[in-house]
Amino acid sequence: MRNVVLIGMTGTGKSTVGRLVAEALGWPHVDTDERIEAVTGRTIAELFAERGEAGFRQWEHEVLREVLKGEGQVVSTGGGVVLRPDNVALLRDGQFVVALAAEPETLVRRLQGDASRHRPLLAGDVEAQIRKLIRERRGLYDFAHVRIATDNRLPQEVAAEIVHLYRARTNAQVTGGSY
Ligand SMILES: Nc1ncnc2c1ncn2[C@@H]1O[C@H](COP(=O)(O)OP(=O)(O)OP(=O)(O)O)[C@@H](O)[C@H]1O
Ligand SMILES: O=C(O)C1=C[C@@H](O)[C@@H](O)[C@H](O)C1
Ligand SMILES: [Mg+2]
Repeated sequence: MRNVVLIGMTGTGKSTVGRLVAEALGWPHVDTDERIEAVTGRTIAELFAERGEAGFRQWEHEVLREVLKGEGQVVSTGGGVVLRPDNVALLRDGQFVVALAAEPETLVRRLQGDASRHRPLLAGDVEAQIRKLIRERRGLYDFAHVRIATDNRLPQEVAAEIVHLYRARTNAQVTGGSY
């Protein structure tokens, strides 16, 4: 359990909630999308335009691998990180993985009008793109240790639940309990 890692569909709140979890634990927060932009000097939309989705996914893999070498961090991933089996293998190796979830309607409401710089996959008809991504990614987030539905919940509430679950799990390991 070296790091707390948030996975989930785009718009489930990984970046927003991850920052709050990090504050609560007193740990650094790493957002892999932001790290990719810092390392490449490009926005995600520029990377997609210049290198295609495959080029972006390669950067995502390399950044994830580097970040997960560290410990005591809260890591917010990009929504598509689970598409590559080698990423899933890294995530399954000693990380506390939390999947955030939300109904399609919630994602559409949150992301409507916010597709440009950070989420080129949602360009055009946001609702249609979200529904397509949900279909393509069905089951891919299921390996997480816990799944938290975020509909009608404040980011602060979701973050508090993650902190509680993480502490319960690590305490159980220390005391030998089976949680
Ligand atoms: N629990 C919540 N309730 C209401 N709005 C939320 C909640 N969590 C996040 N949001 C809002 O939804 C939008 C998307 O959140 P965020 O950027 O954290 O998602 P993400 O999971 O990191 O997405 P991506 O995978 O694309 O990086 C933001 O505008 C954020 O303020
Ligand atoms: O769901 C996705 O595939 C993505 C989500 C974002 O976090 C970014 O990582 C990028 O826009 C791709
Ligand atoms: Mg994010």
